[in-house]
Amino acid sequence: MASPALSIASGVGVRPGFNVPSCSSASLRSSSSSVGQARLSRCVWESSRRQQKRLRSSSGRRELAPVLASAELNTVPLAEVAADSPAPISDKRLDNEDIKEEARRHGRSEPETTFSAKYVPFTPGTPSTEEYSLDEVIYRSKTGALLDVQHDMDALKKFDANYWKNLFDSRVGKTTWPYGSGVWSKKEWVLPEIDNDDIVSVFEGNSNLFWAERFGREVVQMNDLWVKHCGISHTGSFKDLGMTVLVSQVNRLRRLKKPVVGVGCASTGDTSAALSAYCAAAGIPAIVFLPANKISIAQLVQPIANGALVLSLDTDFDGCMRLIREVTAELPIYLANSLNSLRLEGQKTAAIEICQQFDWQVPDWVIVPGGNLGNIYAFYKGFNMCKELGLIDRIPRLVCAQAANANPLYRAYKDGFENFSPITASATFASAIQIGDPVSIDRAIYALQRCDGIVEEATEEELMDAAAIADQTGMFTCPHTGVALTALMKLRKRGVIGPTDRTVVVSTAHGLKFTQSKIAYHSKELEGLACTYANPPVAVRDDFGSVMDVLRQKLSLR
Ligand SMILES: Cc1ncc(COP(=O)(O)O)c(C=O)c1O
Ligand SMILES: N[C@@H](CCOP(=O)(O)O)C(=O)O
Repeated sequence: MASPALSIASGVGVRPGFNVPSCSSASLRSSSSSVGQARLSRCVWESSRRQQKRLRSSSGRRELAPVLASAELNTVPLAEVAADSPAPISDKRLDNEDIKEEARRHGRSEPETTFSAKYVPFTPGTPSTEEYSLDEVIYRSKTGALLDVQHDMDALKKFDANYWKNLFDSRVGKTTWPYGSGVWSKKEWVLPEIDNDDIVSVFEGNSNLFWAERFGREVVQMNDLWVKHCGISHTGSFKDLGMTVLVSQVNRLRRLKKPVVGVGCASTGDTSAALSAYCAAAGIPAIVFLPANKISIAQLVQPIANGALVLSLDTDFDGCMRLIREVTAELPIYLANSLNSLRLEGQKTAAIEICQQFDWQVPDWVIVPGGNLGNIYAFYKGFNMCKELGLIDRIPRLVCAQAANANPLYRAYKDGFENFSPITASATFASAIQIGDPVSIDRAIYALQRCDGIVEEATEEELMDAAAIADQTGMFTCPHTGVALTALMKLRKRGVIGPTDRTVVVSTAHGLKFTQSKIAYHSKELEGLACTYANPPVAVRDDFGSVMDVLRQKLSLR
């Protein structure tokens, strides 16, 4: 098999002249539909705040905004809202005013902050009194355990489930700073204490959750299959969700004059792209450690274009990770990998968003491709927070899908999670999850054990075929999504996932980041792979007869 490792110099996998768009003989019906993005009127948030205020003054307790049904909230005319309404304000942005200033003037961007969060050691079952402010630069506990961001759940519980649902729903589809972001629309659950002015956001999140009708019906015989497309995002992967949180906190630390000269990460291509973009947006130096020739060209060019300092290292991701940890222990460079639990606070909003998009109904299964294993824990955390705060009544079963060439979690799962041994991951077309020593192994095992989760694996042939099949139903999937789809196909075949189970496959990156391997697949250039679903372009002579011959043959016309 040709190595999936792609080198900018050699252009491996790129066939010159392969530039004719492929076409399918069948015309495909669009199979996507967006769901559940309720749009409430502009006055919802403002009126619910006023109602809270009234309630507080009458009962003395800051409790439980009288949550009206969305329809009722929708109909509260501004003129009829409380007598304590401020003087009318212009809805239009004033000359020389930016959207942060506009949000401040409207006075509705900042709920009164009674919420807080701190770092605690991630040591489930072993209580600890150790805790740290989020303004400290710290990644591990005294004993070397990972950290977790712990929210003041008692404060959040003072507001009932309907309050949170209505608040989150009211922010979807707006541009009010910073709530136009799918991450910051959940600010109270993410980084409640950060000043809105410190937030670095490109209004990430709110990614589409679409019904994979044809793949569901024809490939896995399911009628309720959905794809959460976290790869339709600013830098083309789910990493934007976590990076907006991390870089915002760095922005705050620098404003507080903490010694942070830049932000660094090791990466298989997506973390580096997100870090570079958010740092560039904020004017903060970014330093990225990349394993040479092991990421796609599209991923490599992203930090280069965003002006990051790119170090191409002659090692694999795990080697880059070891180095960045050593470097960030020596230099005032802030660590941006998911070892840093701030990242997971942003990533968990994808789980909250899924519940929201299903009008707070819980799917039965959520399938997530796993590498460094922060994301599987982030999904668990998001669902669990919704459950603890009463927005949902159960959490879905999670499936973590790994490439067979990089499957340390799968091996541990097969061993009943009794033992975990890091491995040296082999090359895989799912290059962003070519990780043998995942940082968040403890978090992942905890999450999977708590939700009766499953781990599956996909061979190179399986993941590339699954991606190709999905593409032929109208998607354009990355290989990691191919890994998740393979897990789905296997679990359906074994009858673990039922035909009517509501299932969400998380697509973690945009397929356009991985065109080299797709081109090689459709050219049947992958040694050792049958490339069963290849659809190469047909070279045809420039004359009417030749064109007609091909069409007759391919379309089975006489
Ligand atoms: C596209 C893509 N999918 C999946 C993953 C796996 O996420 P995690 O490392 O959080 O397990 C990564 C990164 O590792 C990725 O870049
Ligand atoms: N796929 C990741 C690997 C690093 O994961 P992280 O979530 O710990 O940053 C990447 O794109 O770099």
